[in-house]
Amino acid sequence: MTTPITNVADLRELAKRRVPRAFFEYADRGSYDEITLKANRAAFERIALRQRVMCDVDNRSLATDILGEPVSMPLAIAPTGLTGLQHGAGEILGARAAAKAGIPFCLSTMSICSIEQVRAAVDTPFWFQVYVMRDRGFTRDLIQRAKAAECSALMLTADLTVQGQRHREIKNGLSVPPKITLRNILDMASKPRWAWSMLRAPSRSFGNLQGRVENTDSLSTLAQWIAKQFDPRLNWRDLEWIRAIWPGKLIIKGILDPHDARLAADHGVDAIVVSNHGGRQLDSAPATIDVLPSIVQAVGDRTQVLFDGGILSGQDLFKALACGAHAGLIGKAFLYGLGAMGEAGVTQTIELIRRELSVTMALTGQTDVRRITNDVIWRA
Ligand SMILES: Cc1cc2nc3c(=O)[nH]c(=O)nc-3n(C[C@H](O)[C@H](O)[C@H](O)COP(=O)(O)O)c2cc1C
Ligand SMILES: CCCCC(=O)C(=O)O
Repeated sequence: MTTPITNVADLRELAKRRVPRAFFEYADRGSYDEITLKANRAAFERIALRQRVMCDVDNRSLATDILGEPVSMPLAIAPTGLTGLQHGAGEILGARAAAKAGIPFCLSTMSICSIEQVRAAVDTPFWFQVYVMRDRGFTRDLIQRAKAAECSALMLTADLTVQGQRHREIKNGLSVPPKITLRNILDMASKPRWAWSMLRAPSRSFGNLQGRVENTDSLSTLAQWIAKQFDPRLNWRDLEWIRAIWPGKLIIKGILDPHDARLAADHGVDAIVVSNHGGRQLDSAPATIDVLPSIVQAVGDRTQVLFDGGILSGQDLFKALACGAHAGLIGKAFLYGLGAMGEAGVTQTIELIRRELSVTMALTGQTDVRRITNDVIWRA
């Protein structure tokens, strides 16, 4: 009998066995000394919760709304690049699992399956995350493609104009387009489930970037490619340009400072994502959960405050809600589920977090996810 999967850590272990090392480590690791990656987790672990008893918690409601749309719980799937290399068709499987669970899915600019492929395979609208490229015409096209695919929100990522170095990416030879070397072909050949999923996938290279990555003469590391393509001049004035192309819901992701949060609210964005990119960008940036309360205080209810960074359980999500987040996003937890078992693994991640959130609510005397306040945090 196999040991049952009881938490996201188990899915991570399974993914580690099933996904080729270069791709697993791309998902799993952080930038430089990984101080921020570790801080995201350590900060959650420092928060203690108040146990309450005798308060009739039989009926608990996890349902809420994000950007005005009903969701079954305050959770969304974060945009992650190269998702379709953790498991063939990863973006489609992720979007499907999210739709079935009643939560939003965000597709990355750097996805393997294209906007159109995900749109054709999934009925429920998804969000699209955009990176602003030096080539503004191409950026405009991306946004227009998202509009044509009826994406329900556009998420502008602000914290990766220049890439923070991830040592494992370089050591593993991760490249654009993905390159087959003798070492990784042996690794891939020893991962039969993964290889089978890739054979059947609709796309094996960056689906949104046709014409920009095919030329193998210009094969480069991810960081080199980003340095050539992403626009480091990105600034607040660009928001007006984006607004003119995209009239729908607009989210800005990568806010980590109350001052920037206020500016985002001043610019009328519908939501911000408090994020340090999962510890993959500025190393020594604070843990997101540590800065969340000051950001919530800075913007009040002028914009919806979403949160990511280190969420691996329903307890973590509960703590984020207690610190003032409207909802949380998962990057790595999603990818671990996907790498472990494809769509079923993503569903398992979501359902684990749902059950953990529900039990945590019960044990802290909470019955409505929309009414969780910082009162649930233990203060000695
Ligand atoms: C493998 C991987 C790829 C990512 N790619 C993107 C991306 O393409 N665009 C983006 O805005 N954020 C990207 N992120 C950041 C996530 O959206 C999110 O901010 C982060 O993963 C949250 O932290 P967590 O992984 O601890 O949940 C990526 C994260 C990971 C782990
Ligand atoms: C391929 C680089 C962009 C994807 C990304 O945002 C990340 O790896 O964190």
